Amino acid sequence: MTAAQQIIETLRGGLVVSCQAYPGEPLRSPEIMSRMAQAAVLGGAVAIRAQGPDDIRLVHQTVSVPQIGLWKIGDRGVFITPTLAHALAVVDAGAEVVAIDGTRRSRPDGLTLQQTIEAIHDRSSALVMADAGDLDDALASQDAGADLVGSTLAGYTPSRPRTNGPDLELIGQLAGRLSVPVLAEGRVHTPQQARACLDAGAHAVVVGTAITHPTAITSWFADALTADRRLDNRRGGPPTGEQPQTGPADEHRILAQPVPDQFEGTA
Ligand SMILES: CC(=O)N[C@H](C=O)[C@@H](O)[C@H](O)[C@H](O)COP(=O)(O)O
Repeated sequence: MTAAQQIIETLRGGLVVSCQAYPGEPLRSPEIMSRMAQAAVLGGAVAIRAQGPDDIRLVHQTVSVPQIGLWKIGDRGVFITPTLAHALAVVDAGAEVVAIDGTRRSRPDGLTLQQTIEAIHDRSSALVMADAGDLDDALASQDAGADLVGSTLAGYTPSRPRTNGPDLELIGQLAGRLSVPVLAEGRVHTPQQARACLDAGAHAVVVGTAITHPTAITSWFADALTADRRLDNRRGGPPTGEQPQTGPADEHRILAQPVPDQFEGTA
């Protein structure tokens, strides 16, 4: 078995945990993200997804499972590992798989997706995961030579609605139409949803926010309590006079999405 096949086998049917903190957030530190990765591996993660060369380097030194690395530049347009230079830096930092934007949009360095993937393959042994926004992105990514395709950008480009939970319809389509392994990623918020992704045909499931983003998770609970207090007010309970706070949690909710439908079975 080649090293690439071995990585794909390691991922099969497993949970990949994405350990990312966003600019300005309290947990934004390579040391913290690498410990988060360690904790995830102890819990059964078969691989880690991490962002930025500094985090990737430390995660690589800390855990022995394969790592899917990316480098986010901003949060608009093509922002996931947008250029070949970013992709090569991710590989240099130690990622066995590099996740890149796999949409059909033009890339800031003027290279096509195919040129980018070919150059990564020519210059390294890393696998390429294409983060797609819809079926046509995914098919184009496979044609361009991607080794893995993710549903990562579904709901973050104009072509698909942002579902509350994973985009199972798309995941099913990808699994039915692609010959490369499909990673379900994006808004997988409960174990049941993760299971549903595998049932829809995903090769593996990537979970970020619901495991590694305490600010978002806290806001899900806090919002639920606030809703109760509003109900109490209507029933004549104690007035709170408070509005939900704004701040990084709200900012992140752009990515984190609403409260999961249900938490049962998560203990
Ligand atoms: C759209 C985008 O920028 N996605 C990023 C990709 O790396 C991360 O912000 C997500 O946390 C990751 O995809 C996992 O998804 P979720 O956090 O929903 O489980």
